[in-house]
Formats: sequence, C-alpha cells, structure tokens
Amino acid sequence: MEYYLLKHRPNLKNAEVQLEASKSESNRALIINALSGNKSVLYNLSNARDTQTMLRLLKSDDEVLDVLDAGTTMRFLTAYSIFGDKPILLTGTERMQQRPIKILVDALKKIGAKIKYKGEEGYPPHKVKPLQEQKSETVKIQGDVSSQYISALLMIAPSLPQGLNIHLKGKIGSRPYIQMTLDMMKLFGVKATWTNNTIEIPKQDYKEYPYVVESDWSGASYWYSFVALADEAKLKLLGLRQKSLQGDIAIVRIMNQLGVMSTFEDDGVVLQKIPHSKSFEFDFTDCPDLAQTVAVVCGIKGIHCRMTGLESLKIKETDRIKALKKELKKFKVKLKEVEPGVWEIKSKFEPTKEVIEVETYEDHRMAMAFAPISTHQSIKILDPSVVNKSYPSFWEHVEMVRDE
Ligand SMILES: O=C(O)C1=C[C@@H](OP(=O)(O)O)[C@@H](O)[C@H](O)C1
Ligand SMILES: C=C(OP(=O)(O)O)C(=O)O
Repeated sequence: MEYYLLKHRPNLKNAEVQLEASKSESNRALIINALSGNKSVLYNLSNARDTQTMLRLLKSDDEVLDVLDAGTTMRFLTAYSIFGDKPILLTGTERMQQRPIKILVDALKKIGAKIKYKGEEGYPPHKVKPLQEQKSETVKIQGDVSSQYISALLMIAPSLPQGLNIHLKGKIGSRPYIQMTLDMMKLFGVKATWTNNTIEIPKQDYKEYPYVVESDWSGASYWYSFVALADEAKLKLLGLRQKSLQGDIAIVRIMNQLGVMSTFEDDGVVLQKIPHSKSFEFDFTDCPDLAQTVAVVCGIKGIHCRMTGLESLKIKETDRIKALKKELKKFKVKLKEVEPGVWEIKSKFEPTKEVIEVETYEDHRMAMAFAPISTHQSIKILDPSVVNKSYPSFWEHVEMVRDE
C-alpha cells in the first residue's frame, strides 16, 4: 500500500497557505444553481473530489449516478433527482452503501416521490423516479442522524409545486450546516422562516447571485493542529473570513484554549502559538468534522479532554470512533467512553525513534488529523490519496510548510 512518510520536523516555516474552498458551500451552490437553470456564476468552487463529482454528475445524462464516497453529493442529488425527466439510479462506494438514506427517502416519498432500494432496504443504491404530483406539503424529519437530509429537502423545497413545511423532530445534529443551507438560499433570493422546530418554505424562484465560495474551515483545522503541536510556528491561512457560513469556524474558539491565537486580516487569518489549558471539554454536536483534529491535538499535548456529541461519527466515511481509538492507541493515547456519550482522552504519549504507521480507513480526516503528529515524531500515513475527497493539495501544502 502506498504511504506518505513524514519525518520528525518540530518547526513550521512562516508561510501562507492557500486553502481549498469549502466543499459544503460548493455543493450547495451547485444544486441551488442547477435548480434555477444555472443562471448564476459561481466563483472559487472547490477542487475537492466531492465537488468535482457533483459538477460532473449534474452535467451527466446517464441513468446511473455514482457519487463515490461523497455524502452531500448522494443526499443532495437524491432529492434533486425527483425533478428529472427519467428514473435515476444513485449509487456509491461500498462504504456509501452502508451510510443510511432512509430518513431522506421516507420524507421524499411522503412528498410523493417514487423511490426503490436496489440493495439493502434503507441504503443506497436506490432508484428515484420523476415526481408526478406533490402529495404532501408537510414532512416530519428526524434531526439526529444527518443534517444533510434536511439540507437536501430545504434546497428543493422552493421548487416544489406547493413549497414545503419541514418539522424537525428530536435532537438536531450539525445544525450550523442547516443554517448554512438557509443562509445560502437567502442569498439566492429565497425566503424561509424557521420558528421553533418548523421551517416553512413557500414556492418561489431562486434568483441569480454571483456566489464566492469561502475557504474551507474544516481543512483549516489541520493547520491549527500543526501550529498547536509545533515548537515554532506562525502561519497565515488565506481566504477565510471572520464572518463565515461554516460552523467549523468553531475551531477558532477551540484552539484558543488548545494553544493557537487567531488574528483576522482582510485576506485571511494568522495563527500564532499561545499557552494552552490543562483540560478541555467540548460538545461536537454542531461540528462533528472537528472531532478527530481535537482528539489528536489533546492526545499529543497531554491535555485532559472530555468530548460529547460524537454520535454521528460512526456513520461517516468510516466508523471514526473505532478508527480514532485504534490509531491513537499506537501513540499511547486512550479514547474511552466513560459514560454513555461522553468520551475522554487520556494520554501517555512519549515520542519514540520508531516510525509509527497510521491507517486511514478511506477517511480523509484520519490522514489529515494525524499528519501534525510529525511535529513530535516520524510517522507514515497509509493511503495518503484519501485527502482528495476534501483537500487534494494537502500534502503539497504540508511539504511547503514544514521546516527542514
Ligand atoms: O451538509 C454538509 O455539508 C455536511 C454536514 C455534516 O454531515 P452530517 O449532517 O451528516 O453530520 C458534515 O459532517 C459533512 O462533512 C458536511
Ligand atoms: C462526513 C464528511 O463528508 P460527507 O458526509 O459529505 O461524506 C466529511 O467530509 O467529514
């Protein structure tokens, strides 16, 4: 298997990193634009494979759309396909076929769509037929499995003949991603009202809007981690804004406690080292993609850490809890569930001369979250091309930033 060898390098150069653009914003902008007849020019779309796949599939005439391992692409295209002129079969990687879709499919069926599973009930692949008639203008949807189902419904809602009222049930995970969807819909001229647990979207047309995608805050988190763990570091991350639509801007607050200060400038944010707290507690319900970054930083720095809100990690690119546990253990870091839903990091990490191999489980975030450990000791990241899902230039940037 291919690997990327990162020899121990404690310091970073004083460098500027042109981050990749957000795949979450890009994929929303692409769906919204497709729903409005592609009348807008979209700037700075992401080179992430998830976005390039969305772009390619939106242009495709095929009856089979393979989203590979892209969750948003799968969920958003499933909803979008009800407006097609022929049945569409949606499929993906083996892992994608284990990631649930029933909650979204049930909501679309309630609206009147005809959808059939082609493999296991509740999971892709599934075939979506064009919507003949809207049967209901109200759907109830569970919010604690994936917010992507809700975002998918929200974006198609104004294009439905009767609009849509969405009632959210129970705990809502990844809420900032729902807000991002609504904020972007608003920029494209669509009005929605969110009161208590109900979001109402009347039928209306998306307007033209020249959307500029911001850099990716989830991708930024790995540079915060590099700075937190390095002996000497000062980095500037380009293309990030202090007022972001992305919930993963939470990394600014988190890292302020874990040893990184952020200073916003016109064209990005400057990261500098500051003293860190001895212990840290955080609920990741709103920003699950940051959990791996934080677990690694706390483990390596020996910061006692309590993490909650990790429920959705099990159904992402891999079971991230299982993967984290296994790989952190190689560094004498324990991730343990101390009570239901509460995870603690306990560390006995000491750098060794040995090169430790990190498995990545087809998960880009495993590769990127573990790479900063190279500031303390040599590591090998297996299957390094996994980063292409969200951040294809990651290794190039690592090469550029680490000091020889
Ligand atoms: O809507 C989005 O762009 C995303 C929502 C989150 O997923 P869940 O809503 O499934 O937690 C996040 O983990 C994913 O990387 C991107
Ligand atoms: C969970 C992720 O993506 P998705 O669900 O869109 O595959 C991610 O990028 O961490």
